[in-house]
Amino acid sequence: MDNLIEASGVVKRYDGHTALDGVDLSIPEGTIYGLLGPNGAGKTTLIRIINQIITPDSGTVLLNGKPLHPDDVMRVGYLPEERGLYKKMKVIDHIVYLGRLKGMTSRDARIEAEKWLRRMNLVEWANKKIEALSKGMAQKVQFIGTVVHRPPLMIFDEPFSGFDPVNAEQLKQEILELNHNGATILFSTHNMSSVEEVCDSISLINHSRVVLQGNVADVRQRHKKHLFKVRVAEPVIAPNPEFFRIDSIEPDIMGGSQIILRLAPGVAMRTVIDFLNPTYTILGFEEIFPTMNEIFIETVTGNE
Ligand SMILES: Nc1ncnc2c1ncn2[C@@H]1O[C@H](COP(=O)(O)OP(=O)(O)OP(=O)(O)O)[C@@H](O)[C@H]1O
Repeated sequence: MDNLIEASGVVKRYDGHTALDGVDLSIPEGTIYGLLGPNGAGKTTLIRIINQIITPDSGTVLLNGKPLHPDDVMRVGYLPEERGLYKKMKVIDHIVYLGRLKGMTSRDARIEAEKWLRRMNLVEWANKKIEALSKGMAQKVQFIGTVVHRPPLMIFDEPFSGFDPVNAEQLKQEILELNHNGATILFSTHNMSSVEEVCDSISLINHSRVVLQGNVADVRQRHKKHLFKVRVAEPVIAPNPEFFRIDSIEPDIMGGSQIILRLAPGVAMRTVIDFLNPTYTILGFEEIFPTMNEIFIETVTGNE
C-alpha cells in the first residue's frame, strides 16, 4: 500500500516552545489514521503543517510521494479545530460557497449539498441562516462543507467534540462511509472509543514527540496484560494458585460465574484450563486486551 502522507523529522518551534520535535508519520492511502495526544501535545500543529497553514522549521511532508504544493489544498478537505461559518449566510449557500472554493461548479456543489443535507437530517434547515442553527447542527454543516468536493484526503481536527452521542455516531458512520468510498482520513481526537471503532492506525504524540505508533490491533496486542475472562457454569469459590491471580468473580444470571484473572509471566492459558477443568464446566474464555483509553493514560502518565 502506498503512503498518501509521509512526514519525516518534522520540527516546529514557537518562541521558546518546541511544538513538534522530529515527528515521523506515514499514512497509507485508503486508511483512517488517528492522531492522539494530551492537550498541547502538538496535534493541531501537525495538522496545520499538512494543510500548509504553517510551515515546519525543518523536516518534510510528502503527499503522494511529492513535497506539498500550494495546489494540493484543493485535494484536501480540512475541518479546523476552531469552527467558523458566516452567520448570516443560508445553510445551503454556505455549503455551495465552500464547495466552489475547492473548485466545484455551483451546479455540482448544489446537487451534492442537497444530498448531504438529506443524509444529515438537515433538509428543513437548508434555507435557514447559520445563526439559527444549534452548535451541533452548525458543526454538521461545516463537516459537509469540508467533504462536499470529495477530496481524496480528509483531515478533521477533533470532529466529535460538541456532538451528542447520536450525532457523534452518525458522524462516525459518515467517516467510515467516506473511507469506504476511497478517501484517506486523518483525524485528531480525545474520544478513544472512536479510535477503536474507526482507526486503522494511530500516532500518539506526547510533549511534541511520537511516543506510540502503529496499527490499533497491534498496539492493543503489544500492551496486553495477560488478562483473561473465563466463563464457567457453576458458582466459583475463589481458587488462587500462584500461576494466576483473580481480579474479580461476577455471578452471571444463569447461576455461573465470570472470572477475570491475570496470568503470571510465561504461564499459558492451557495451565489454567487444566486446573479449573476437574471442578468447573468451562463455557469459554477470551483474552482481554487493554482499551485505547487505558493505553493512552498508561503511556502519557507512565502509570499502569
Ligand atoms: N501560534 C502559536 N504560537 C505560540 N505557541 C503555539 C502556537 N500554536 C500552538 N502553540 C503551542 O504549541 C503547543 C502545541 O499546540 P497544539 O495546538 O498543536 O496542541 P494539540 O495537541 O492540538 O492540543 P489540544 O488537544 O489541546 O487541541 C502548545 O503548547 C501551544 O501552546
